[in-house]
Amino acid sequence: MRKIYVLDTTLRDGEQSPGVSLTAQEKVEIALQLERLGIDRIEAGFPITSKGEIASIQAVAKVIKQATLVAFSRSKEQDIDAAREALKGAEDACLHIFLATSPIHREYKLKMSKEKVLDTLEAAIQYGRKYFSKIEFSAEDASRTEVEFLCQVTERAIKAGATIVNLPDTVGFATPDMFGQMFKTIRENVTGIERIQLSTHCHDDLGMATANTLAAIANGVEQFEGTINGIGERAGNTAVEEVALALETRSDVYQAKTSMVLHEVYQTSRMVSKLTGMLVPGNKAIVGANAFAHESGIHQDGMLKNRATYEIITPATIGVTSSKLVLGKHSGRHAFKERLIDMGYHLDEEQLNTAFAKFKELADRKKEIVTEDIRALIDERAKEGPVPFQLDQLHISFGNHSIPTASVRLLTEQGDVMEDCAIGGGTIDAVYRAIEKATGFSAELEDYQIHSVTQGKDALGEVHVILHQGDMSSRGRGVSTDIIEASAKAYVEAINRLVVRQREPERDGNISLH
Ligand SMILES: CC(=O)SCCNC(=O)CCNC(=O)[C@H](O)C(C)(C)COP(=O)(O)OP(=O)(O)OC[C@H]1O[C@@H](n2cnc3c(N)ncnc32)[C@H](O)[C@@H]1OP(=O)(O)O
Ligand SMILES: CC(C)C(=O)C(=O)O
Repeated sequence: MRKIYVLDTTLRDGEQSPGVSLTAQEKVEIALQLERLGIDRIEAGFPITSKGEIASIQAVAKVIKQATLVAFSRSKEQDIDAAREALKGAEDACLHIFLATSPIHREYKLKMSKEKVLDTLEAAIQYGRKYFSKIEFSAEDASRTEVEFLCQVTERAIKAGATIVNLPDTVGFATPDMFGQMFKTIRENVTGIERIQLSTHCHDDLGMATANTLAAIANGVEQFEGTINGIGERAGNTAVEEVALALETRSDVYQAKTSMVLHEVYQTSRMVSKLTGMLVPGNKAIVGANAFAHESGIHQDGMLKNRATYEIITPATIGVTSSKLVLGKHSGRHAFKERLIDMGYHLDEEQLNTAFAKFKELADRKKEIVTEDIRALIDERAKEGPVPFQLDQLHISFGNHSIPTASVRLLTEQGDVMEDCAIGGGTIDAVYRAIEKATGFSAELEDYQIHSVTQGKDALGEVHVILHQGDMSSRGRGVSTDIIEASAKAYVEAINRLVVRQREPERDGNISLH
């Protein structure tokens, strides 16, 4: 397997993400994690940016022992001097000089002719070589540069003393075929190419950064550059973790590998997200929250039978404990049953079918069903059976300038319909009054408690009530994604218990709480 070097530029190009600015301490923390991740070269910053940037790189230089520390620099002596200052304490240092080479950058940004570009990069590299044995030269906007000129640029950089030549796709314009071909041409036409390492650095403007990086690797580059989670200027850089895992998973195609400690990938991603404030989208490859989560019944069934049906990487590879079978609207019986067994429930086929139907009903109203939701569902199901009253329909009307009104429709054991409506001091008061009128049963509400079973706006609400009537009292519990419905269910359940006790006083006793 060919070794591919990784230059991580989270602390430089990653920090160029709009709104991101890392303190020295944060840079140190991330750099140490990058070292644990087995990154070969850590680009810690762009020293000429500010005094604070130099101090941050110096702080990183003090702690980094294994990786090569890289500092970025324009083709200017003042930038190189700032880089010298920043890297003076580094165990192993590399100066990274860049200059744009494409027609548009030459004409409008740099206002330099081709000759001037060649002379400028040569002078800068020669100046850098006085202080650094390792020099990377980047031809900014290489993918939009005339390929013959890019050959001249690369050759001049090698002659001047560069040890790595990086050809970036600065604005994410390249396509994989075109980009691969560019490296092939460079390898075949540049004198002295065997003396240096070729590198690539891609941006994700068209979502092709990883594909372009892999095309470059397939065409012989020895180093790729990227950032953790793909953060960076505009749409970001190549995500280091994506390329590393692509090489690992498709070694049959690329025959190349990084030295990255892959089980540190997830931890690194979390840290970078936390410290930069750049959230990782749920569907992000490798490190997104859904990368190892399965919600669809057919996929879950496949996973339970053989995980390779729907996973090409094991979560443990990147340091995630396990895959997740998320229960939701699209889930099927296999996954539901598996979760019940994990929770210690053993239902027969009929019970499972009833519980599954309830689960689907809930899933229509709630995005993700968690263990506590299922427990609430099963406990609810356990108390089903013929009851004196069953809540069938509930309507409420509420406005901050109107009187709360509720109407309810209940079904009796015999199938009779009992309907009524009421107003109240609040919505729940109105609902409870309507239930009392419909059932003809009135009791004193001694206690009312509500809490959320799970987290989030769509969480199940659980209501507990205690009712008193004469010397009898009873409890009721109701669960629903809607707290008014949960409240009504709890009230009806408590009334049912009172009714049953009144019918069978000798069995239930008069004053016990259930
Ligand atoms: C592809 C990349 O990611 S490039 C890196 C981008 N990152 C950053 O720019 C972040 C840090 N930058 C900064 O703090 C500032 O831009 C500094 C300190 C570098 C320069 O600031 P200023 O001196 O105020 O210049 P400003 O940023 O406005 O303009 C850039 C100048 O550098 C020149 N320049 C751009 N690239 C290079 C280069 N590789 N080599 C030499 N000169 C360059 C531009 O032509 C322009 O020169 P001009 O002033 O003669 O027109
Ligand atoms: C100059 C290189 C390294 C770069 O940051 C880019 O092209 O985006």
